[in-house]
Amino acid sequence: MVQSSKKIQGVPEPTIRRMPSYLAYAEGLLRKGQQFVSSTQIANYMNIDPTQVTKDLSYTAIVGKTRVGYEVKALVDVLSDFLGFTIMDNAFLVGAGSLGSALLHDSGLSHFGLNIVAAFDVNSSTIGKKINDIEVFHIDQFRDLSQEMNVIMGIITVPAENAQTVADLMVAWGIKAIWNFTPARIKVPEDIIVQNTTLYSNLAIIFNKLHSERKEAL
Ligand SMILES: NC(=O)c1ccc[n+]([C@@H]2O[C@H](COP(=O)([O-])OP(=O)(O)OC[C@H]3O[C@@H](n4cnc5c(N)ncnc54)[C@H](O)[C@@H]3O)[C@@H](O)[C@H]2O)c1
Repeated sequence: MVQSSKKIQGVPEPTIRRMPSYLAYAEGLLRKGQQFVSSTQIANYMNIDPTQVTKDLSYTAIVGKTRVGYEVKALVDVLSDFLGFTIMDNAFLVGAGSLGSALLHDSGLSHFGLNIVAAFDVNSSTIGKKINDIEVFHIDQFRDLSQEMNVIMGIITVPAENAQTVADLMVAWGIKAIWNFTPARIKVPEDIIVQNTTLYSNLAIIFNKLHSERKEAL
């Protein structure tokens, strides 16, 4: 990931957000046996302007061919490499409850280059169990295991009030990037990458659009 994140420095975030969709689309075409894809085809799929597609892809090493477009196989390889999906990064997950267990079951994460190697909890009924073959340890073992395993990413799925304590622990034991699923806003040193993710803000946007459409229809 270190190598890849260096490569994607300076690329606008909206571009990075679109890249996994470009990749998923190209992978689908590859499975269907399509050899080339034009920026217009990609743009139609994405519902954006073709010039935006060309601009986004110009940040990668892919070069389109006149009239035929991009070679699909090359596009898959270049995008996978660009996004760092070809490099597996090890992660620890803290909080093996409802959401944590769902993430531990998600095989899609490893497809995208994230390998959760251990989970941690404080609940004695969970500790010692395996969820999707991933062992759940007591949080007190975080320190020893982080020194043993080459882990650079931490996933936080504990109740919001415990998020900062967990983040502090992660930073103290060498975690470089934190994926925070709690609604808490954690404070970490500047060199630590934090990504906050919440389904609920997306839901709020859906409701907002839905309700404003309803109002317009009245
Ligand atoms: N981002 C999202 O879209 C989204 C969706 C659902 C839930 N959440 C958030 O995810 C978090 C977990 O939600 P849940 O429904 O899975 O809760 P949960 O109660 O099912 O799971 C929380 C787990 O964390 C463990 N835990 C508590 N303190 C801990 C600590 N200090 N160290 C290690 N483990 C600890 C608990 O024992 C429990 O197993 C909450 O903050 C919730 O708001 C976010």
